[in-house]
Amino acid sequence: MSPVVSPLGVPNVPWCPSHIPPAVPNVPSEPIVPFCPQCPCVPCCPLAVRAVPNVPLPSPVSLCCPCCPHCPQCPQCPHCPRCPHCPCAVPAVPSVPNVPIVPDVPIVPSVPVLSLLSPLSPLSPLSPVSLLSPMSPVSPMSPLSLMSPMSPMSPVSPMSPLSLMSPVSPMSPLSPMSPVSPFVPIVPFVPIVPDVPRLAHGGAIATLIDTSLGTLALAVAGRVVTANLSIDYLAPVPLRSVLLLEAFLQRRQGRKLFLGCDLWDAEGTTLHAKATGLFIQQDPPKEAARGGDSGR
Ligand SMILES: CCCCCCCCCC(=O)SCCNC(=O)CCNC(=O)[C@H](O)C(C)(C)COP(=O)(O)OP(=O)(O)OC[C@H]1O[C@@H](n2cnc3c(N)ncnc32)[C@H](O)[C@@H]1OP(=O)(O)O
Repeated sequence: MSPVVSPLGVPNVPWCPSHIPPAVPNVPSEPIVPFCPQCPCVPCCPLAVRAVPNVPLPSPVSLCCPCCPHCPQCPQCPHCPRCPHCPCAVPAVPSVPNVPIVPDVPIVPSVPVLSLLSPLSPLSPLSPVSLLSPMSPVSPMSPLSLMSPMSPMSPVSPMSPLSLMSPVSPMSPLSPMSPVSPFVPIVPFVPIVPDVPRLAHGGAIATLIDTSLGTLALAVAGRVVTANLSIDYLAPVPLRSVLLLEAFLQRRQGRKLFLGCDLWDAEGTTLHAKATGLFIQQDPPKEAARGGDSGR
């Protein structure tokens, strides 16, 4: 995947509908916005810097996520569609095509249903993985619920399918290939294996799993990064499959969170994959968290 270069000149910076960067020459002037650099929803954002109390963040970064424990600047969140707990999360990004409006998503303790869409499917609005706040009442030991807020079904239904696909056309000016793309393409659902063109790519499944486990780790511990991910692919996943993904916290050891998940078909009869992941908590600072941990 080609690195995305932001108007801030920082490579590999993902974008989200949360910020409005300054205009850049030769770049369309849509209100394209990068991921919130403080938001725990984006633990791997390379712009992420820990906020120091009473020290303003560098311009042009402005924060918009009220559920971010590090945001000192923005008590209101009029634009951030990634925050599931924002009471006013009604994003207004009208001039960016296909930018979804993601409403607040209640957390229902249930297994998620994930839909792997074919690249031949009509483009649909992005349905990002439901973001869970660290403040949410999710039991660390309970299965993680992932629901699509964009589902045509009830937004609170645990059976809502979750779409994982790029929200923009490859030919559009907001293509993932564009240097000003507001989105990082999450999963390239292209049939790259000629003889089995209708099967989901293992890397796409890994992304699905990493994101799901990361979301659970996020709900438990705030900002995290993946340190290790191990996947057993047990049965092929056809494109357009509806899947059940059940994620669970196995144990927590200091900054380390050991998680696991099972990826089933919709009926829960075929186990497509099993995975374990190690996530490292980024907050509090690791210096403060040292001691008490023991081994890997
Ligand atoms: C839609 C919203 C979705 C939200 C969820 C998205 C989730 C996606 C998350 C990602 O994909 S993040 C991107 C992929 N991951 C990375 O880029 C991480 C790159 N690696 C690092 O940044 C560092 O190596 C890392 C933070 C993982 C560890 O560095 P640190 O300096 O912070 O920790 P340190 O090296 O002191 O290790 C902390 C503990 O973890 C252990 N550890 C670290 N890496 C390990 C490893 N690979 N395997 C086993 N143990 C590991 C390490 O031994 C140690 O154990 P102890 O405290 O018991 O001594």
